[in-house]
Amino acid sequence: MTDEFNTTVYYDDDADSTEIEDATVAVLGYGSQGHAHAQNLADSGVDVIVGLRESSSSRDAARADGLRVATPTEAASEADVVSVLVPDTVQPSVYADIESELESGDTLQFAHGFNIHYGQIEPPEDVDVTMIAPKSPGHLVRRNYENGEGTPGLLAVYQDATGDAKEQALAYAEAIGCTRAGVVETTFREETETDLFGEQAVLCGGITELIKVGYETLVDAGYSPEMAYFECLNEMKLIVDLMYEGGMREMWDSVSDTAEYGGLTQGPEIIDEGVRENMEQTLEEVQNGEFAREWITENQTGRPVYRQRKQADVNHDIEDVGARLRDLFAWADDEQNDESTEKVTADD
Ligand SMILES: NC(=O)C1=CN([C@@H]2O[C@H](COP(=O)(O)OP(=O)(O)OC[C@H]3O[C@@H](n4cnc5c(N)ncnc54)[C@H](OP(=O)(O)O)[C@@H]3O)[C@@H](O)[C@H]2O)C=CC1
Ligand SMILES: CC[C@](O)(C(C)=O)C(=O)O
Ligand SMILES: [Mg+2]
Ligand SMILES: [Mg+2]
Repeated sequence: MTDEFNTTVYYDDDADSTEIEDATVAVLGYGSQGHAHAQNLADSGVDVIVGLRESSSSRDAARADGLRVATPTEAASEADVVSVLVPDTVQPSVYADIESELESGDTLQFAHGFNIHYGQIEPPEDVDVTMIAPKSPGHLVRRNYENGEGTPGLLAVYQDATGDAKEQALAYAEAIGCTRAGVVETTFREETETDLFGEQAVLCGGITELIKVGYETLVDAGYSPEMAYFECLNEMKLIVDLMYEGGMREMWDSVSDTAEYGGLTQGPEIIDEGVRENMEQTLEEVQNGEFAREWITENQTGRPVYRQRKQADVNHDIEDVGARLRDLFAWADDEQNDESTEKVTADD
């Protein structure tokens, strides 16, 4: 369906499940996205084989979930569709192992365009190369599916060797639950660049810095860490929930007019033109490949910056305060109550 913005959004009715029902899908990796795609595909009646290295700690989990497990090479050899759901940095070496197993007319399927867009994987011309990228962490892709709900996703076709790539990708999207919510068509380039920018500047990098700096400002001024935690982190979810449901308008309608006035006047003072320029710089480094080169080199040299930054982030005071408070309060579910307040390392 094409709406007034000329965006094509596909729903269940647009997908033809027969496009995938006779296929065997190899899901390489059983992490955040892999476990969700594999189980959703299997529950939708698709023949799934999970590809994991012999030493993989995920093998037991996949088997416990009732799935067949083989090595990536064996799985790819049996499959018509190979869904590459190991970490982006690992994909080129896993691909090198499975490339010879790809037959003419097979499909190479991704959930993010990094390795295709930045030329780290160059598939043969006679296979379809598609992407179904859920716009969500993998655990919610599974949870939503089980609850009968959907997860919005993006569809892109990089290479259509069979003439049927888009139809099969739509059937894959339906089988993992994305067309229940809506699937938007895009390109590998657009998905890769917007996804990297979004997670760096707003969703993961931007929000954690905003929370930490807000928390530190209050604590440094003598307020209690508990107050600072509630104000800057806990309530963030509740405010974002309102925006998720009804946009900024619904959030502004729900908060006090004092909050509205203060937010509308102080927000642009804090997220100022300097921040906009920083965001533009971040986007440029994504677009010109500088970030991709940096991340590839970081992995080739043992991730020194990653380890140091993650260690500092997960051991920030706000993490201890939050773990203690989530233990104490009634809204916390059992999973949250189980969490440890011990210091963790960057490898956790
Ligand atoms: N995380 C998310 O929610 C999202 C991810 N994506 C994309 O999905 C793809 C998968 O990401 P994500 O789910 O986060 O990945 P994960 O980090 O969760 O993948 C972990 C899985 O990959 C396996 N693995 C790790 N290293 C290797 C290796 N060297 N060889 C073979 N298998 C290995 C692990 O098994 P083992 O036990 O062997 O280590 C494990 O099963 C990426 O392209 C990502 O950008 C897209 C949207 C959201
Ligand atoms: C926001 C991070 C993400 O892009 C995602 C869950 O969509 C990722 O790469 O994990
Ligand atoms: Mg991403
Ligand atoms: Mg994303």
